[in-house]
Amino acid sequence: MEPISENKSPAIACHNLRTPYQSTLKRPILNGIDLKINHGEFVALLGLNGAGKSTLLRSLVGLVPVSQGEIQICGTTVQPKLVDEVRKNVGFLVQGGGLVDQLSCLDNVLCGCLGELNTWQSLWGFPKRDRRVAMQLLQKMGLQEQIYQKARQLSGGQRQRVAIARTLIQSPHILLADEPTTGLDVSGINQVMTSLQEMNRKGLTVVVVLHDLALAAQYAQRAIVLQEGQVWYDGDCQNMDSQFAKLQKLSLVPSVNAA
Ligand SMILES: Nc1ncnc2c1ncn2[C@@H]1O[C@H](COP(=O)(O)OP(=O)(O)OP(=O)(O)O)[C@@H](O)[C@H]1O
Repeated sequence: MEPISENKSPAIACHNLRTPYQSTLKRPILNGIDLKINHGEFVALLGLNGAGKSTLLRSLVGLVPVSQGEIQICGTTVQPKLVDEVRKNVGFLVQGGGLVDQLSCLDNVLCGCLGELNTWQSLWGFPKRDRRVAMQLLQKMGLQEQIYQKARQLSGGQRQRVAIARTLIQSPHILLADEPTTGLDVSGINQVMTSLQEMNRKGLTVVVVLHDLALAAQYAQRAIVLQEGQVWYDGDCQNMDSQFAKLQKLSLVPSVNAA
């Protein structure tokens, strides 16, 4: 993989991105998204319920069909035959983390490289190198005491940090995190956001869906706000309360842009 410093392309670039027409919404879910995110940025993806945040993240890794426009990840266009290459650059933290409760933290993290195993490795287990990397990641996440503990025994914040470690085991350049703080208490939220911040300081590009505006202002350098499948605001995270007050008023007015 090309080192980030030598990669001149943005981490993420979308041009006029549209998903297929959705009859229930009377428009495409994503309705003409243009955005560029550079390597090393920490971006909060915000918006009211149903704005299209999760759909956008999923489209970036080829999980949602696109009817128009283009997505590039580290310079590679997202298309079916290149999707595996694209996914090597991207770690995707899904809502809820998606851990297997019966497995240990270590095995859950190792699940992040299941797709990379050859037949021989599938028969004989994960290579020692992968186990070592998984342990190091858990240590970085402050979970050295929990390495062999079953996932079901963890707190919410600990679970999310295991899920982050699992997404990082393939050394992605970009981490997409969909509402990683939902359902966590203050301590769990801080643990998760601080872990993301530390990884970002080491060069990881982070795009995180949040509903908490104060949290976005505290951790992110940039906010992208979606509304009805379009980028409604793209800028710094200051004064997001007043931006959202405007957005809420707007959302009470029937859309004239429905297409
Ligand atoms: N597979 C699907 N089929 C039909 N409609 C869908 C599908 N996935 C999402 N939608 C609709 O698309 C819109 C955007 O959904 P999405 O989950 O991307 O929004 P969101 O901004 O992440 O919302 P939330 O903040 O509630 O998680 C919603 O109206 C949703 O009902």
